[in-house]
Amino acid sequence: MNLPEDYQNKMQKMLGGDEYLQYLDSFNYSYGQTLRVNQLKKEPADFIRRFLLDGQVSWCSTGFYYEGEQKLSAHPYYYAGVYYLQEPSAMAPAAFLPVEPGDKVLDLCAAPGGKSTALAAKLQGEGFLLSNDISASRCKPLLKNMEMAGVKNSVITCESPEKLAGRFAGYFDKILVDAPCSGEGMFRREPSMVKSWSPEEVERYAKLQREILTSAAQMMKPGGYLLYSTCTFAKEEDEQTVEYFLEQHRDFSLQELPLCDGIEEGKPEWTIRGREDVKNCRRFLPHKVKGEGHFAALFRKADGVESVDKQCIKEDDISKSVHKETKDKEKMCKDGKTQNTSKVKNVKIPEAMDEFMREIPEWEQWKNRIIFIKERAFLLPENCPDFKGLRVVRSGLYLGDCLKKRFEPSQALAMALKPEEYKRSVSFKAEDICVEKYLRGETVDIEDAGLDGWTLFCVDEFPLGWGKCNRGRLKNKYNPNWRKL
Ligand SMILES: C[S@@+](CC[C@H](N)C(=O)[O-])C[C@H]1O[C@@H](n2cnc3c(N)ncnc32)[C@H](O)[C@@H]1O
Repeated sequence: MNLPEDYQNKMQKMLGGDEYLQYLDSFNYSYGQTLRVNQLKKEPADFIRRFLLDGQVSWCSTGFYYEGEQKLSAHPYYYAGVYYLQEPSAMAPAAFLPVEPGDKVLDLCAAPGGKSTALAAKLQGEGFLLSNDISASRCKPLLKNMEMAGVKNSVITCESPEKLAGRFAGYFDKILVDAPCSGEGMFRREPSMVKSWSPEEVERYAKLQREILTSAAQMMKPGGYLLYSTCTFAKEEDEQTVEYFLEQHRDFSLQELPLCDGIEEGKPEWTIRGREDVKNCRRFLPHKVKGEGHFAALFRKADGVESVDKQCIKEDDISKSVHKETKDKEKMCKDGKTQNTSKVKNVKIPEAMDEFMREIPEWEQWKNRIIFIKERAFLLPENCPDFKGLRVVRSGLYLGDCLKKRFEPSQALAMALKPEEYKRSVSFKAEDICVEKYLRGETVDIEDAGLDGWTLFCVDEFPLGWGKCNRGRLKNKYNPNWRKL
């Protein structure tokens, strides 16, 4: 690995001679593949039995090392959103943020969604998750990952943190800032990141992180928790950004994070004023843990007078509110802006949609949270705030399209359902050729000629998407953009 000279000198000074050699040696080995089981779909215990996993990631109860030959990104379970492939240290921030079902959660720098999918799993469908990223192009994989994971209660925006702060003052119970950074901790896995490193970039990121954290603090409820993380070793972006934040925000204090299996405390000597409390932060170094480089700090905002929640709109108002949403992900502008489309129509559920949705047990409870953007129907999260004037990529769960006299259910709806939640489903074993054919977009022959109409196609009882059955043949309705090539 060709590391920049300035970087080498800096790391040598920070770590000391012996440890620096251990760090360099870490470029010669890897810990294998890792995945995080999606608890919206499966309990880890069942999953471990099915796959021979090689041990738990000690700081994340749903994370596992895996040493098998099988390529996990090609397995049908991957397409079913049963797990997310994630580097072990990157599992820590969402694991460390104490999210409870029912919380209002913000993931401010969310794309491509590694941590948002984990936060959504912790919410278990209760509460509200706002996943935001400033980059329109990166919001595309974010949307896909959230849909694959079967998340029902999230809104995705493509906004600047300052703009969100202007709208959501004191609103969120829990906030994650997984900040843009110089990426030193990823040099082993993504050597291309080495090329863009420079001392100036480290300074630039430190400044940006402080700005983002300032906006995050404005959106924090009293008594709420804010988790800050980076994948860099740079003290300017880690301990010193934490130090700056604490000096600017006296109502926030650092909380102690778990210390296990090689994770290290933050270093007071790497702050400008020798702050002892940064010991509560955690450093992940690749020569000490089975993972890449990461840094995490958990802040708590002091209890105080609860700010008035002006953002919440009454359920009755939802149908009247104007939501802006990209018509579809392809319609995002190349310059990073999202195109906003039409106004929400008054909610009158078309008969064809009602007939289809009546098969889903929760439909009656969902009915008063439906919005339409042109022909597209969405289920808003409960107590969803108003996003008027913001660039919304996705408002809740995309249910499907109301076309002339028919309803076409969406891929996202299939991913959010359990097979027992829809009256017609077929399930094949992961090894069955029908699964491969389905994922490639082909028609599939099914034995049950009695099934006619929309059918949920599943692998081992995990939905993969829709098909339309007619006399023993299942016409493929899998999202063409998701097909296995
Ligand atoms: C480390 S990545 C986030 C990874 C993500 N949390 C995950 O786990 O998949 C940092 C993200 O911050 C976004 N970003 C950069 N500048 C930003 C800003 N000013 N506000 C919000 N997000 C920003 C980048 O587009 C990038 O997606």
